Parts: sequence; C-alpha cells; structure tokens
Amino acid sequence: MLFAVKMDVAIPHDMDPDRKTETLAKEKAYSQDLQRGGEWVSIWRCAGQYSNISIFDVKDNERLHEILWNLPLFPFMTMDITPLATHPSDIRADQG
Ligand SMILES: O=C(O)CC1=CCC(=O)O1
Repeated sequence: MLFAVKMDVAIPHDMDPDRKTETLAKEKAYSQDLQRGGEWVSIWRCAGQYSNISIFDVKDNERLHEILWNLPLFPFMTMDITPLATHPSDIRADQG
C-alpha cells in the first residue's frame, strides 16, 4: 500500500542543543534504514519549509502507523497522510 506523508517539523527553539543533534542523527539513521529496506520509498524536502513529503510502501495501515509513531522527531511533527491509488494516465500502469 502506497502513502504520501507530509511531515511538518517544529522543534522547540529552547531544546537542548546536544539533544537536538542526537535526535536529528537518530532520525536520519531511522529513515535511511527504512529507505534501504524499501518501505520508505523516497523523501523530498518541501522547498522553503521545514517539511518533507515522503512516499511509503507498506503492507498495511498498522505498519505505516508503527513507522511514523517511532520517528525520533514524532513528538515535534504534524503529519498529513494521503493513501495513493494508481492514476489512469500513468504510462507505467499501461505497460504489461
Ligand atoms: O524533514 C525532516 O527533516 C524530518 C525528517 C524525516 C526523516 C528525516 O531524515 O528527516
């Protein structure tokens, strides 16, 4: 199942700098592990915003929830989640 997730990040300005550095490093490692595993298909920075749009390919809603809930930055994010369906004009969908 494919999902587009927009993550808006709002880290408190008074967060301890060492905690912030550690949390960002954990976030990167967590994301990159899931990218290598194929469930986190892509991640894009939204230009001019502390936000990303990511594509996930997961087996069900529970797995998506588990991934998002365990993001180190989860307490500092708001998310907008869109389930994706094949578009009838997608040239890749015509093949095969
Ligand atoms: O968009 C961000 O910076 C938050 C984030 C999610 C995964 C990651 O590595 O950073």
